[in-house]
Parts: sequence; C-alpha cells; structure tokens
Amino acid sequence: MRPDARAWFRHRTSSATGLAEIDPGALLLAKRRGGHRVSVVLPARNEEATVGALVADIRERWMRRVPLVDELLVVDSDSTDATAAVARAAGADVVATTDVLPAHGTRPGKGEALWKSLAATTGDLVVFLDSDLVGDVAHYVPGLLRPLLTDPQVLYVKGCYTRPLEVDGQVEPAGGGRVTELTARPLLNALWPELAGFVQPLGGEYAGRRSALEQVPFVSAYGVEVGLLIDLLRLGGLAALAQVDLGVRRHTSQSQEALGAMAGEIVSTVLTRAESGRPGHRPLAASGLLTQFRHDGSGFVPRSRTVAVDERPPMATIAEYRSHRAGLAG
Ligand SMILES: O=c1ccn([C@@H]2O[C@H](COP(=O)(O)OP(=O)(O)O)[C@@H](O)[C@H]2O)c(=O)[nH]1
Ligand SMILES: O=C(O)[C@@H](COP(=O)(O)O)O[C@H]1O[C@H](CO)[C@@H](O)[C@H](O)[C@H]1O
Repeated sequence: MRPDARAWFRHRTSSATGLAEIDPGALLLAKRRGGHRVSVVLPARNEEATVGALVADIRERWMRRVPLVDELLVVDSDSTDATAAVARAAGADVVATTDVLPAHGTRPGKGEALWKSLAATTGDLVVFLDSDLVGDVAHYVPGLLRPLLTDPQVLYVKGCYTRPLEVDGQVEPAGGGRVTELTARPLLNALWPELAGFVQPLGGEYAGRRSALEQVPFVSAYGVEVGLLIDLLRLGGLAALAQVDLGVRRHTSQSQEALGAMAGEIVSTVLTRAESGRPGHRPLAASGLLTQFRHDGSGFVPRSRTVAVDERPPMATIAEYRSHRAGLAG
C-alpha cells in the first residue's frame, strides 16, 4: 500500500464491531450540539423477507429508545413482491422510485433508488443500508454516524466487515464480496492507489453529509458505490473519507452470473472516470457489453447483455430539488 493510503488506513479506520463499542449518549449529545437531522435510507428491490426486521430494529433502537434517527425511508425499487407493504407495516416511510421527481422519469437500478432518496429525505446526514442484511446489525447505524458526528472534516464513511458467503443455503465463513475481491479492488488499486486502504469499497452500508452527496453524480445501477467513492475522493480529498469496522456482514448473495453483470457495470463506471493518463487523450471507453456463456449439454451458448451505465447528475443541479430545499430552509 502506498504511504498515503497506509497513513489514511491508520488514521481514518475506526471500530464499531458491536453495541459494546457504541456510546449512544455521547452520539446523541454530538447530534444535538451539531444541530443534525439524520435520515436512514434502505434501497429495496424484492426484499420482503428481510426488510421488515431491519426496519423494526432501527425504529425501536434508534428512533424510539435513542432518537439518533429522525427519518427512516425504504425506497421501493421496482419490487414485484410485498416489500413496500412489509416495510410500511414495520414502520418505515416508503416511496417508490418512480414517484420521486417524476418529471425526470425513472431508471432501473440501485443507484437510481439512492439518487432519488436524496429528494425524498431531509436529513443533513444520510445513512444507507442494504435491505437484505441478516443477523445482528443494530450497531451499523451508530457506527457509521459516529465519524460524521465527531469530526466535521469527514464527509463520507464506509462500513467494512468480514463477509461470509451464503450460496444456496451453504454458509462459508469468508468469501463474500466476490466482485470486490475480483474486480473492484484490483481496479481501484491500479487506478486510484490512494483508495487502497478501503477494505470494502463496494459495501452497501455507508453514510455521508448531504452537502457532499448532492454535489456528485449517482451511477444508476450497481456502479453507484464505486462511482461515489471515486467522485467523493475528487470532491473532498482522502482526508474527508473514513471507514468503520462493523464486524461481520451477512446478506443474501447473488449468483455468479448476476455478479458478472455487476462487475461489468463496475468496470464501465471505473472506465468512465479513468483518464488514459496522457494529456489530451480521451477517457478510456468501455464497450458497455458483456458476453457470458452457459453450456446447454451439447455446447456453449453465448449470452450478451449490456453493462453500460448511465448516471444521474448531482442532485444540487435539479431545480425542483433546490426549490424544495429552499422551502425547507424557510
Ligand atoms: O435495482 C435494484 C437492485 C438492488 N437494490 C437493492 O440494493 C441492495 C443491494 O443489492 P443486491 O443485494 O442485489 O446486491 P448484493 O448485495 O448482492 O451485491 C439491496 O437492498 C437491494 O434490494 C435496489 O434497490 N434496486
Ligand atoms: O461486494 C461485492 O462483491 C458485491 C457482491 O457481494 P457477494 O459476493 O454477493 O457477497 O456486493 C456489493 O456490491 C454491490 C455493488 O457495489 C453493492 O451494491 C452491494 O451493496 C454490495 O453488497
């Protein structure tokens, strides 16, 4: 690791691996002293099996018992199951991606849900959690908020964790984060070595200041995490970024084929941000296509899909958003 990445890793990595490492009173005091309002956003596409318990736990622990969180929103991202009803019954506010900023249309993908969540929430601090988390994650929200509540220089905090791999009901103690290990980490180490200290650059649990999040584009699909990391590095510099060890993260994993497409979207996202390094040369261009293969018993069958990404502009450039925020400011 380069000296700057190593220094960052030592200075900007904190630990919140369980509630024993959290002082709720101190966080509440820091929140009140800073005059902060906290929104928690759960992007959810067909997560009826897990979103309810997650919502109920956050509401009970961090809204009712300890009012660290002011707003809990589930963004229903084109679900075809009962995600919205389950989330609402558990006490979350729920909005459909299609219903937010309707004049701007809607696009499929996680990044679209996260971009629109900025227009559907009001906190100056925003926490993002995947909706397919399983196990004890009660410490995730306070752990992610702590660097933002205690250090004004920090703009963005990513969770990091060990990641068991669960496929077809079989659980391995490690091996999760396959796209991170096989695609994102090698690419980021090659092109942005200053980010080499991030343990989980693609992790779905992170928090940031709205003032920063509204200044950067959101890649509309699975490239959103790697796009945010690169763009927030450019916006605030490495010292404005932090990570917190949240212990273990378990979630429902996708198939290798699905993750291949995810990797393609991440490569497309990285290439749109990678310069060829030689002045006057255009940015590296991705084909936007990925061909994978299945064997049908008699031979290999190619299957091509697009892994091109589009992105939404910084929310601060959206007139409806600016006028809505101005109205809130009174
Ligand atoms: O189009 C999408 C795809 C995913 N997600 C949500 O984004 C999170 C991470 O997605 P997924 O679990 O598919 O990715 P993985 O964690 O397996 O990489 C989950 O809460 C999904 O419900 C979403 O809101 N819209
Ligand atoms: O980190 C990874 O390699 C992928 C896949 O994880 P698994 O191999 O299914 O445990 O999961 C992450 O990547 C997505 C794209 O950035 C994020 O949206 C997910 O939240 C995150 O789980």
